[in-house]
Amino acid sequence: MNQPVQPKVVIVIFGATGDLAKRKLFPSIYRLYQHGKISKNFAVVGLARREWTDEVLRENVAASIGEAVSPDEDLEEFVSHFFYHPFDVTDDSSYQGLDHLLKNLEGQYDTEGNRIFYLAMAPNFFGTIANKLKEYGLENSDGWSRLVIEKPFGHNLESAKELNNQIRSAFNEDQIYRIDHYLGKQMVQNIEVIRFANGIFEHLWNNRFISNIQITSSEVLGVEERARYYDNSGATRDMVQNHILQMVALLLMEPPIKLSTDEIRSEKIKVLRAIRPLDKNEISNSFIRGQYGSGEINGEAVPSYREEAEELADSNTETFVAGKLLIDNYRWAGVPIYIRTGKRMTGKSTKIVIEFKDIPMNLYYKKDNDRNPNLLSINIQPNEGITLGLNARKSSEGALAEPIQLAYNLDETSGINTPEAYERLLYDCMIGDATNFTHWDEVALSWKFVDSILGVWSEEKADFPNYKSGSMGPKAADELLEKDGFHWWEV
Ligand SMILES: NC(=O)C1=CN([C@@H]2O[C@H](COP(=O)(O)OP(=O)(O)OC[C@H]3O[C@@H](n4cnc5c(N)ncnc54)[C@H](OP(=O)(O)O)[C@@H]3O)[C@@H](O)[C@H]2O)C=CC1
Ligand SMILES: O=C1O[C@H](COP(=O)(O)O)[C@@H](O)[C@H](O)[C@H]1O
Repeated sequence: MNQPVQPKVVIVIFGATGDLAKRKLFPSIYRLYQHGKISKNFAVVGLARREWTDEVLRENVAASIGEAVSPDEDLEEFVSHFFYHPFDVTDDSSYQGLDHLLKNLEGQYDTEGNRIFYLAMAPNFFGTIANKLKEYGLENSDGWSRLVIEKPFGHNLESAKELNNQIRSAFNEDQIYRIDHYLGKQMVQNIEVIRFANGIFEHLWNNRFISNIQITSSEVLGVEERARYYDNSGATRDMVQNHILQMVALLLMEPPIKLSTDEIRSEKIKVLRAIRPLDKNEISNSFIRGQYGSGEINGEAVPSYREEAEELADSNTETFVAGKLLIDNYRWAGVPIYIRTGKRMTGKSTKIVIEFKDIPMNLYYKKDNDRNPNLLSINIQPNEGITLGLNARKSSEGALAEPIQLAYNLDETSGINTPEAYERLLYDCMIGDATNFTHWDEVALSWKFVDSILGVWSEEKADFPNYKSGSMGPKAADELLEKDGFHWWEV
């Protein structure tokens, strides 16, 4: 087997004392190290205001990766690559000290001046940090330097543009890696492979053979500790603007002429441009918002959204959204793309179901309305894999067809939102592959569409709560498909 490229790099984490660093970034760097995807020539610099020392950071790093370590592994060597630097991103003197530290580490670890600046901090700091990095010449090293930006990228199109302008005045587009962690998921990356490596799917991948596509991302958790962020965001900004529209783009794009970052992005952008804009009336008919009330999940009583925190008592924020998208291009004209996502639903699952059109007359159905259309399910999580729903005769008695499934499950016990996605994305960033990061044009087009819906909703207070915790959302989300003669497939 070929040895993976082992980049030499200093990774600078802004917000190293925070939740994301602890839960995702440290474990991911460790896995890269374990898997031989990072050379010994690396260092990680953790920045935040807290008065930690190198030792405290190293203890935290070791604690965060606890379970991933096998007993015979030497964690000491790994954590010795981590350095802490107390830092206030709003204070100019911090940046001067950082330059000095980076130069020392570059000498010590021979990292050839390659730098990743990972902004694991509240988004209101992104612009300031990018500009200060430029002002103090920190992005101008002997090697390459790249900026990784977490979500949310803006609150709407206008603020996203403003943020983008700030960042672009310091970094070029090809130095900017906007994270969408869904693009690091194994089965999201597999969408292209399933489509473009299989004639039996790609030849049928159009409005002649597909009746509708459904994308569901349901969560059991509520807002947990993130009430302040979430209430200012809602399900549409939190999940649709980024993860769901990215999956839509990958599912519907034309085959790129080659598998390069630019060609793939260019095809994704065309899909986002082809989403039919909706007027106020159409939005009311084809987008449903919801907010969870109290209910029961796994036998336990759970409170309503408005009861989760004091500041949510009168909230009009949607914790659920379902909608119908229409794509105005030759391949997809007339095929509804249904999306839905929400918190406190029945189960945790992200699944794409492609429903194929029926044959003109099925000799094997019991009754006229007893349809078992062929379904291709792409199971993003959990149980990553694909299933293909066909009809066959199961027993030798009778001539009727019954639904059967061909299933392929990836042997990945990764669970949900695990470091694997971040591990892949960090590695891609280190090797300079931006394919699985979002380009500004994709961000802008997604905001434009989402803004049109949120604009209409902001004019009217909703009648919330309108779905029970532990359910699959408001009834209106089911009616949305029923009007078209479809129903949501189980996820
Ligand atoms: N947590 C998660 O699972 C996810 C997070 N994200 C995004 O990642 C980013 C970080 O989130 P998260 O880790 O949860 O946030 P936290 O609030 O847990 O961490 C924020 C970090 O910023 C540091 N900080 C705050 N102010 C300053 C300052 N003036 N100067 C230097 N450091 C500062 C804090 O450290 P200190 O107080 O010591 O200064 C802390 O390390 C956000 O953009 C979030 O939206 C995205 C997806 C998932
Ligand atoms: O970006 C986000 O995603 C998570 C869901 O991610 P998953 O990998 O667990 O499916 C969501 O809970 C969170 O609100 C949102 O900010």
